[in-house]
Amino acid sequence: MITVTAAIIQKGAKILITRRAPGKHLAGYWEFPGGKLDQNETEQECLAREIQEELNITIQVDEFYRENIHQYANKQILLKAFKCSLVSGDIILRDHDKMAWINNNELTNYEFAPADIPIVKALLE
Ligand SMILES: Nc1nc2c([nH]c(=O)n2[C@H]2C[C@H](O)[C@@H](COP(=O)(O)OP(=O)(O)OP(=O)(O)O)O2)c(=O)[nH]1
Repeated sequence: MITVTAAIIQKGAKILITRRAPGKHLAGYWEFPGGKLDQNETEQECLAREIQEELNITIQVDEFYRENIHQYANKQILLKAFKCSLVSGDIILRDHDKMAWINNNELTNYEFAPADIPIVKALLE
C-alpha cells in the first residue's frame, strides 16, 4: 500500500484544490495537493516538501484531518489529509493544470479523485 499525503490548505474561509494534469494517473480529477511518502521522512515533512515542489509555496501542517484507504485498478493507496495553512509564497502550478480557492460548500461542483470522496464528504458536513 502506498501512503499519499494531501494538504487542505486554508486561507481565511477558502480552501485550495488543484486539478491533476493531462498524462498523469487520474488526469482531470480534482484533489488536495500532496504526494507519495518517501522513506525517511515524516508525513508532515512529505507534505511541506511536495507543496513546495508542486506549488512553490511554504505551508504549515496544522493537524491530521481524515484518512481513507482506496483500491484503484493498479494500486491501493492510504490517503492522509491534513489541515494546513499558507505561510508564504505565490503559487506557481508546476504539476497541476488548474487550481481554485473555494468555500467548502462549493466542493460539490468539482469531480474529485475517488479516494478523496470520504474526505470531501467530511468537509461538507
Ligand atoms: N496528491 C494527491 N494524490 C491523490 C489524491 N487522491 C488520490 O487518489 N491521489 C492519488 C493519485 C496518485 O495515484 C497518488 C499520488 O501520487 P502523486 O501525485 O504523488 O504522484 P504521481 O501521480 O506523479 O504518481 P504516479 O502514480 O503517476 O507514479 O495518489 C489527493 O487528494 N492528493
